[in-house]
Amino acid sequence: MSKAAEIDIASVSKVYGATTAVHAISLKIPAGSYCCFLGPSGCGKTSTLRMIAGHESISSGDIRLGNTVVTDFPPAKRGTAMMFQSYALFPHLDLIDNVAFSLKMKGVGKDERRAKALEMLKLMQMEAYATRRPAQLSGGQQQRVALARALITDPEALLLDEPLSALDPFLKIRMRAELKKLQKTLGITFVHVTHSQEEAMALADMIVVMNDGKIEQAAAPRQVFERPATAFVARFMGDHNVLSGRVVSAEGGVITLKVPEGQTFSVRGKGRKVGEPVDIGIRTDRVRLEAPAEKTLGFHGVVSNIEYRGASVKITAIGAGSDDFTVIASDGDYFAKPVSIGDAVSLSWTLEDAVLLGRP
Ligand SMILES: Nc1ncnc2c1ncn2[C@@H]1O[C@H](COP(=O)(O)OP(=O)(O)OP(=O)(O)O)[C@@H](O)[C@H]1O
Repeated sequence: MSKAAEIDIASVSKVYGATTAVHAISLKIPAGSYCCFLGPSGCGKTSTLRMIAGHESISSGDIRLGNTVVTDFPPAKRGTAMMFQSYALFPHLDLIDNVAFSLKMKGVGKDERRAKALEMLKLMQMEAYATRRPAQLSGGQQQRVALARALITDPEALLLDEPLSALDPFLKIRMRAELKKLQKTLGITFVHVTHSQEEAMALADMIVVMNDGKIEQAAAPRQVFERPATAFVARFMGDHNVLSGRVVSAEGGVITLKVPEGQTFSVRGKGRKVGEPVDIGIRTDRVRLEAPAEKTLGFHGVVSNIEYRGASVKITAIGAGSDDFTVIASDGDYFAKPVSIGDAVSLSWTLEDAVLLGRP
């Protein structure tokens, strides 16, 4: 089992009556990669996954799996398999029959399909439970069975809809590691829908951030984290502050903007004209609670909240048009010079810690 297919989504839309859930998105998911669709509730990620699976019709555009256009194929003919959030196991069947189910539908003989099911249960380290029913399993074990059932058809791509959401936080982290290992072992393409930034960062080779039926950014986790493409991505990933204003100068590869409150800030970048609206992102973990020294940027604010997180402390401040400008300080730095709610503080950062954000 090592065939993997590229998934090519070409200008695909999904319209439900008056709602356009997905707006002409285009994306290539490389063969053998782990791709996570990430975004807030209702952004269109499940609709996209279901269109790849064939469980939802495609309103316009095409989907190709490997060399085959699968747009009009039924799910079983696509070379994909889907694992549902609820696992959708049959309560009255034992694990072998649950896992063997799709082979039965294909008319595979009993001995052959049971042998293959046992092989899949072994892959998921569940062979000892083969004769149990789903209700006699823990959540994590049910998930392994659901995976075995999806993989029995030898898919070129495995599609996972919020696969970890039913698990408690501890098990979630363990199963997450197992999913990653499984993907590496099988070498097939995994497409995983999640609303958890942490889950996507931990698992994905490519994160696709969606908002309002469109793709805001599709890139490696580090790129999404360090170079968010838009203000939405920067805010959604939660590791950047966003400041918005208008360009007051753009020369020598440095753009300076003025926020409505009057402060000016600079960022490296090109291609913006004076007077244009602009957003910049500033890494929360790079902001210092110190008076701006030479070559740093910043503003004066008032501390509005402090959250202790163990290894770090999250401080929020009001200023420069932001109600929640966030600073993540290491516990050492914070406790060397603690602040209190209501304190006036200086917030500063360097040019390298700011990123120019695009507008969709
Ligand atoms: N069968 C349907 N009929 C009508 N509208 C639908 C249908 N399915 C989804 N929608 C709408 O399409 C939009 C996108 O839904 P979708 O389920 O793809 O989003 P999502 O990002 O997966 O959200 P969630 O994380 O809540 O599952 C939403 O506005 C939703 O209400």
